Amino acid sequence: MLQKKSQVLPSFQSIKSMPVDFRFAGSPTSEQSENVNLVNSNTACMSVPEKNDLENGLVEGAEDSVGSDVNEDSPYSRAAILVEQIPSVGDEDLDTVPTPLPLVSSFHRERRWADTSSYAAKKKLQSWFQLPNGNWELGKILSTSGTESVISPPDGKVLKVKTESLVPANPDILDGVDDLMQLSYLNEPSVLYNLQYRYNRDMIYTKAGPVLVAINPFKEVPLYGNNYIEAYKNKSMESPHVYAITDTAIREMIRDEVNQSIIISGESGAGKTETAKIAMQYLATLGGGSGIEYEILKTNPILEAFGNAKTLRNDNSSRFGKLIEIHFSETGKISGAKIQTFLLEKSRVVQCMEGERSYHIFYQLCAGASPKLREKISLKIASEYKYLRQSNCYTITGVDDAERFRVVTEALDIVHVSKEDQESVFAMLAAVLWLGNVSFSIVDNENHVEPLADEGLITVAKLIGCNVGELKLALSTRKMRVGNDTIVQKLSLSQAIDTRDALAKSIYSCLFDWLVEQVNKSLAVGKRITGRSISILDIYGFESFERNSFEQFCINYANERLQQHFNRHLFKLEQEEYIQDGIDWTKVDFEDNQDCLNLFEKKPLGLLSLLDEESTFPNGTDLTFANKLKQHLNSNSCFRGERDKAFSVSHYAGEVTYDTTGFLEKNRDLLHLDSIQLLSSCSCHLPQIFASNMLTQSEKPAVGPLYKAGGADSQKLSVATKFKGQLFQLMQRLENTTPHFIRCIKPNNSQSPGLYEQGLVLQQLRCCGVLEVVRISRSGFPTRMSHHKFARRYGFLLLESVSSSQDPLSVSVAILHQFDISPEMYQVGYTKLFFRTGQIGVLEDTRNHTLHGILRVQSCFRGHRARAYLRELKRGICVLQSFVRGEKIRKEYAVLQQRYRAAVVIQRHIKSTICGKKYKNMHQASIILQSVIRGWLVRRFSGDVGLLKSGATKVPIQTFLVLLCN
Ligand SMILES: Nc1ncnc2c1ncn2[C@@H]1O[C@H](COP(=O)(O)OP(=O)(O)OP(=O)(O)O)[C@@H](O)[C@H]1O
Repeated sequence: MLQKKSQVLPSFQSIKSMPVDFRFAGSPTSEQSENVNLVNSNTACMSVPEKNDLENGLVEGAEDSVGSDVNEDSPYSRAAILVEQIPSVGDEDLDTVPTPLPLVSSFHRERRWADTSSYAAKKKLQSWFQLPNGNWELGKILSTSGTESVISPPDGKVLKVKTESLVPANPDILDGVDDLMQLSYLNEPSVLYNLQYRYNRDMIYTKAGPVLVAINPFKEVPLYGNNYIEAYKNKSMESPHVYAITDTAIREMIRDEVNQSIIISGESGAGKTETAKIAMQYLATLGGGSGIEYEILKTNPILEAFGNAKTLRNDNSSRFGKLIEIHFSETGKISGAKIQTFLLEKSRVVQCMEGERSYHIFYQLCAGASPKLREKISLKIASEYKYLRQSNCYTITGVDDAERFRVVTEALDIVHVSKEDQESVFAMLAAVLWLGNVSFSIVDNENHVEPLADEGLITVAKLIGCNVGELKLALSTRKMRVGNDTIVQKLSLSQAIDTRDALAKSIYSCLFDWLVEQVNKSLAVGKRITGRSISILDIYGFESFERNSFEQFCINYANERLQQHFNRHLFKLEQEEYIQDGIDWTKVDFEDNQDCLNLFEKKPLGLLSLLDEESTFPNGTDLTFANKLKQHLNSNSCFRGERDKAFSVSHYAGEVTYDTTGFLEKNRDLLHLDSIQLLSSCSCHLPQIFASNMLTQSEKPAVGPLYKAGGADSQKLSVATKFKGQLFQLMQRLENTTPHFIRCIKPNNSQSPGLYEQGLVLQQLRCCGVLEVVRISRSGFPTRMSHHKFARRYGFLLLESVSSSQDPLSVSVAILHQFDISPEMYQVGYTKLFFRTGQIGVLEDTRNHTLHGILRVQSCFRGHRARAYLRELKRGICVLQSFVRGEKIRKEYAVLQQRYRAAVVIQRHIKSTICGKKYKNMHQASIILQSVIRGWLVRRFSGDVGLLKSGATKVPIQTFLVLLCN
């Protein structure tokens, strides 16, 4: 059973009182609930322990400090927190008090939820009481006498319970509130009931102060799609949603010019990956346009196929951590993205539990490959491969692997992985599967083995492009350097199987890394990084199984780091800021996990350092490692040595027992140099790339006796060290962003819709500190802004003009007065103003309305000015055009005039020539006529009558007529 660890003492430096509606609510201890007994005639009695710790949770005096000692070797070491560690008290109680629900001690619950139940009893309010199975039930108090009350649950029974074990319930009007902060009584049953009330109505999202709680519906809920996106974008819908959180992230990125992060956490199967996809969908819709968003969305099916698998807890469990950083241009459009992955669970490739599956892509390939591809990569059905056969599970209900394969290949096309590369990828997958079928036979008396040259071995050699003999040698021998000589050692069966499996795991993990690299290249092509980004972190949740191995060790360590990030942002940094700015505040206690982190990270005696040290010793074994831990860490309150090779760690989410079997081997993750050389000698390009990547990694410093002994192995950083480095980098990246937290909750373990298991939900709420966040948000001042920024942002709203010489503080105070913000709702610090939840919203709304008004006026004025200018311009253009046209016409007119004159001259000449000719003819004719007439006259009057009679006159008369006509 998991139990809570140390708690920082609640301490108060309260100058102001808590908000009027703030009450601590107490839960009864486990013993109380166990003692609920039905008595005859429908009456029950309930006994409670004598000790009442309720008061412990109420106001106490406190020191200024809020934090804990900070590990030098910490991602935050630059911003070391100079506060004292307050010793935890009550740890003894933690270990001794039995609990009906996992992961909790009554001590903690009492401290956290110390509501005064006597008030509820006196007023005969509805109250919660706990049933023997740990569930809470609502009942009406019928009567109270002394320390006992009679209560009636809805089923009509009558129960007698200890008055102090009752927990006040909220009035009906508060059923299903959007934000847990609105609850009058903030106690566990009320929170559980509120979440369940909403969950039953498909309202799976609820705010818990600044954190979004998402309960997995395990069914389609009508909350997504373009209409919803549009509604959240336009702010016409405000109920809690992933869209709303993502929208806030976008707005804050643009407004504050600060990168944002959306940190999604929760147990396996709680819905982290789905939530990340929903957030990405919103970002893609709002920031889309360039087409890159489509590529980003298409990375999901690829990563899921290669990095997700069916586990007992989740049919689509991510077996790696993922940070996707989406870059934005200045205009708020997506300009590119980068994916970083963490710690892929390699062991799943060669081994998985009954009922689980290996990575989806293997089954998808076997089910969906075309006959041509099958032939090319010698593919058979899934059940033919030992690696897939061992868990006896090939299909997932409701999932069509062949169809998924089609979707994956389509997505690979979209992210620009060429068809040839895709074929190489599939060949590598087939090679991994065939490697599992390679079997060995004993070849000598010393039980040395050699692989059988059967279909498996030959196909692997063909697929990776190497010689069968070389492959055989790499799987059955190991070269050792002794001084300057190299000796060849033959392998036993178990060594050979380990070598074969190590090769398969390495090929798969290199393939995964290579694919992520290709995807990143595609998402970054030609995209200028502007420096603004929103990162979405979807990382494996806290895991605690019956048998926990190295993978759980790393996963839980990562969660411990993330929890600290959560604590830092929602508790520590917040409270430190109050102290630094000298404001009145009410300190709220929270679970600090620094001790546990120290247990992991301290040098030289932390879990990771000791693991690395032992991994470098040639004679180190899992047992020597476990003994070393017990020897050095037994005094650590977060550590407990267990029998055999096991040890337990008290994580923030509870105690987990780890079995060290396989720790050293998994941490070393050695691939023999022979195998790397084999890959580099292959004719196919992918194995060559893998080998060169592995050799590059090996060049990183890793010193230790094992490596110095000439083991001829790849000398690389241990898995734990590499993972720690990745985590530190991640924390530093996240530290430079404004975080938005989404806590996913799994309502049941059977992945069934509509089933809400109170105990399971409560355990998760406690693990992730959601309820403390609500408390701190209610009692604290979550919104803050420097005086300078506040004055600059809202100063223009002041009705009276404030002289520019006035300092930002005076301007800020004037604004607060003008808007009549109640003094309880804010605090003025040395450098900043602190506001209670929702207060800044009023100012922000007024600012937005005013800005919209100003913009409207400005746009009207600008429109008016532009129109006037246009009119002026038009007039000018007309004048100019008339000048130009006039000039042009004048020029044309001059040409025409010249032509006209010329025509007149020509006409005159022609006409005069014609007339002259006519005149000349007439003149000649008239002379002839005259001469004829004159001749006739002369002849008539001179008496030549005879000539006249004989008709001699005919000729001259005719001539005369001809001349006349011409
Ligand atoms: N919002 C949702 N709407 C509908 N179904 C959901 C939703 N969130 C989760 N689910 C269902 O729950 C299943 C598990 O969710 P998911 O894979 O996101 O869990 P996880 O927290 O990422 O788990 P792991 O840590 O194992 O990867 C999904 O396959 C889906 O069926």
